Amino acid sequence: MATIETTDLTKEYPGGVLAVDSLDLRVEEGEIFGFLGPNGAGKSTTINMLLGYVSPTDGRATVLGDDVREDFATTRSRIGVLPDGYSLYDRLTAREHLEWVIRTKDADDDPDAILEQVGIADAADRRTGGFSKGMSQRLAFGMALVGDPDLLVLDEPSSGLDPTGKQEMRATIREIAKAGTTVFFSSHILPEVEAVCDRVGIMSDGNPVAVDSIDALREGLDGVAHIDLTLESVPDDLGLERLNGVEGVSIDGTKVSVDCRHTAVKADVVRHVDERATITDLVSEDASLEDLFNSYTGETSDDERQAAEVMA
Ligand SMILES: Nc1ncnc2c1ncn2[C@@H]1O[C@H](COP(=O)(O)OP(=O)(O)OP(=O)(O)O)[C@@H](O)[C@H]1O
Repeated sequence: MATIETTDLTKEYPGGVLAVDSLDLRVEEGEIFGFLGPNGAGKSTTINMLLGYVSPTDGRATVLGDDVREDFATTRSRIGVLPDGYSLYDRLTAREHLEWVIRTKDADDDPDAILEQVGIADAADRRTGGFSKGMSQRLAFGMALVGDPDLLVLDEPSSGLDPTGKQEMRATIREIAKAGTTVFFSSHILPEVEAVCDRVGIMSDGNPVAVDSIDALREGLDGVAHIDLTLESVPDDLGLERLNGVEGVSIDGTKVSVDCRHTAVKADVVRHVDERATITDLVSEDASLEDLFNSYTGETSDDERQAAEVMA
């Protein structure tokens, strides 16, 4: 059984804003699923529908086997949520926050074990009013873990975390997913998504424009692989332009840069050049999740934006 399944899921807000338009999505048990899209793409609306907070205007969504339009309270108690922009109670300590969630969820977790798991055990008895952003985020993550949820919904989970905190959170997420919890991970920090997610769904203007593993999305896009070769000397007729799947070749001194239609073409390029010249160095680059995101949503990367500003 899929943990999340939506069919034609649609939300139109009063005033005619079509926030989510016929979303079909299936997220399997134990999967770490990245949910991406530019501002206003419909991610929060989708998440709120999956949590039963916003009612769909059309279509259907089931979470953990239950319809989100039915009585959803029991199902919701099996979901751990780390919302974007949550707030803590300044006067309560970290342990008191966890005790409160444990009581609310009727769970039997040990608050100290959770504090240990999220790396703030030494701040257990401190009021959260003095917490740094990263400490607050760790605590909010810990609160989402209470009750060993079957589904974990994380909205910008690494916000405010230092590199160690990010790595620790990633490791915890992988561990939890391995034990069977499904993780629905929404973030604008694409390298984080790339590092942890099995598959991603990309939304644009309320529409799902791509749903697949990152590798499969790479394979599906044209012109996404790049390889730089340094040669002892470049032969007059290298002939790379004639190779199937090569989209562009530029030569600068002894460096040959090749744009390929897809990843597999890079091996052909290396074989072709190796038969005609001596390769002294090689740098291979696949499209990052950011490149894929930009292709699917029509967004411009920071680098491209800067280049355009310089040209203007
Ligand atoms: N309560 C609401 N009433 C009317 N329109 C809304 C409401 N909430 C969201 N919208 C609109 O629905 C669209 C999708 O918004 P949503 O918040 O779901 O996007 P998002 O992908 O989560 O964006 P962000 O990345 O900026 O958080 C936007 O056009 C937004 O203005």
